[in-house]
Amino acid sequence: MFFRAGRAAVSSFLRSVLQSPVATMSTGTFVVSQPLNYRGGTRVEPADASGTEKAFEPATGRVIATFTCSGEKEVNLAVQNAKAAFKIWSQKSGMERCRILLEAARIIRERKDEIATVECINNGKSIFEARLDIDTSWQCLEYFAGLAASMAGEHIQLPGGSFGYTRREPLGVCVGIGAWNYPFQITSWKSAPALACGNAMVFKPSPFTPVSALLLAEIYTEAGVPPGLFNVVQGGVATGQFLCQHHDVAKVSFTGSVPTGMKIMEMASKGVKPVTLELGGKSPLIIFSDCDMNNAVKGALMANFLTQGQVCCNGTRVFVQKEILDKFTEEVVKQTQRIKIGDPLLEDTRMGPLINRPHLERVLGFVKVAKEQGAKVLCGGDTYVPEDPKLKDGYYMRPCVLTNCRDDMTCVKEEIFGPVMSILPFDTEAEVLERANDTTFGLAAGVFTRDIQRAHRVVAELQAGTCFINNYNVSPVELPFGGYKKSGFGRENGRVAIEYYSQLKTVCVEMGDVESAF
Ligand SMILES: NC(=O)C1=CN([C@@H]2O[C@H](COP(=O)(O)OP(=O)(O)OC[C@H]3O[C@@H](n4cnc5c(N)ncnc54)[C@H](O)[C@@H]3O)[C@@H](O)[C@H]2O)C=CC1
Ligand SMILES: NCCCC(=O)O
Repeated sequence: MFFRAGRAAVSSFLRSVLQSPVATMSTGTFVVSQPLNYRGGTRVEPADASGTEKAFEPATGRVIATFTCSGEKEVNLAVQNAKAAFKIWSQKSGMERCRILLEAARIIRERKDEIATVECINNGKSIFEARLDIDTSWQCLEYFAGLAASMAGEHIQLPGGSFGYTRREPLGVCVGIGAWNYPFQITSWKSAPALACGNAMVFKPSPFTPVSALLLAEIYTEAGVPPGLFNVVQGGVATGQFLCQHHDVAKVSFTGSVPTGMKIMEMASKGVKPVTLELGGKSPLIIFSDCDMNNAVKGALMANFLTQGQVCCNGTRVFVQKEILDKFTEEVVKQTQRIKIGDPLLEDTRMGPLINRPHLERVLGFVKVAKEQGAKVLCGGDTYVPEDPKLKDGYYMRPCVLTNCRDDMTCVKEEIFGPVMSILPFDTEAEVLERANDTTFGLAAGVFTRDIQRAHRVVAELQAGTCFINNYNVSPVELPFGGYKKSGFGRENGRVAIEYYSQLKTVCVEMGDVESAF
């Protein structure tokens, strides 16, 4: 899974925005001056505005782009473009759509380093991780390309030679609204199944990470989708609202926080539009005393510190059985302290900066409250200033391990969305299950044990949409991903995602005469 791509080809988009070739690019050099909206197969300035936003390079605190948020007119133009392209795309056979999506996947693979570099600069995650995100993106396109060709209805025999059949049909213009933590991956995970099913899409990235969705838009065009099939509108709340309320939008797929998810559901309900909601979490990771200690420690780090802890499915409530608490804690702290923090573009960095200053302060605030409520900081939880002077205004913090935690503490109840792990001791399986499920969230959960019966018994009881046994935070695109409870509904990835981007038509065929009741 962890492999390094060769030197990437540089797209026309990057050629125009980069001051140096991507292969030699360093932190502190990237500036975007091109329009960041994409409509009708090309980059455009929005037709009207709903304010402006600045995007930052979290590693340095530099502004990399100032852009116009799309107003109602621009949103309408994007939707109308999508509607026109839908007419062409939805008439293509599954095999034709498959071929184009496979070509897009190939281009992503070819440009992996270039895309990962942009993602790393705009989001702050390490280049090592960004490359993995790009892998799960092209894999998603490949996966749904395969399904496009095999999508089918069924034939049902009825009495007297009559019969019925079902057709799996696209929905129309789908809207994707994304969060900032996996910008390119989220764009791919929403658009690939949507396009595979024959839909068009208008995508709105988070205003914090506006750049990489444009790369995907360009790639789709280069691969051969009709102009207007995949459009990008930039903006924040207002732009998102225009999209959700638009009468020509058939579906909204949203990734973000619970409060925003609730608002989106409310807006969509006015038009009786289906929604997919991928929301927040506060997931439990349960470490039993019979675990493989090495793997459990690695799993706990994977569950807490990828992307600076800004991962919705993170297992931040780490329940450890008392017999191994001291040994586990000692090893987790040792390995956490070894995580290399710094310039995300350097090959050996494993933790970059958080997304922005307010978010960094919010996360540090959670650590402060945890201390006030009686938690003990075993490592980290404070700001970090890398030696390189160009990084002095970046948003870095040291990854934090908290102990002496109780279930009623704020750090254990609320989603922190930063590199903060809370360790909670437990005695029995029944006790830990009750505590693990005592949350309004239900996105993910994990269990480490060598006892195979216990592993399956425990995951069967966990109230979470995605459960990991003896691993954490791996994202194979063949597996459905999504939440229980307030973590949302609908699924991304896996075969089932098709059902969230299509509708079933039943056709009833009479082969005899009408037997009328009148
Ligand atoms: N379940 C999942 O797959 C994931 C969930 N998340 C969750 O997302 C949150 C962090 O992401 P943020 O970007 O801060 O979330 P957010 O909810 O503030 O924003 C997400 C997106 O919604 C847009 N938006 C905000 N208000 C809107 C409105 N009223 N109408 C329409 N669009 C609106 C934003 O501009 C952004 O594009 C965390 O809670 C995290 O757990 C993040 C990634 C994945
Ligand atoms: N690859 C992890 C997906 C979870 C998230 O978007 O936060």
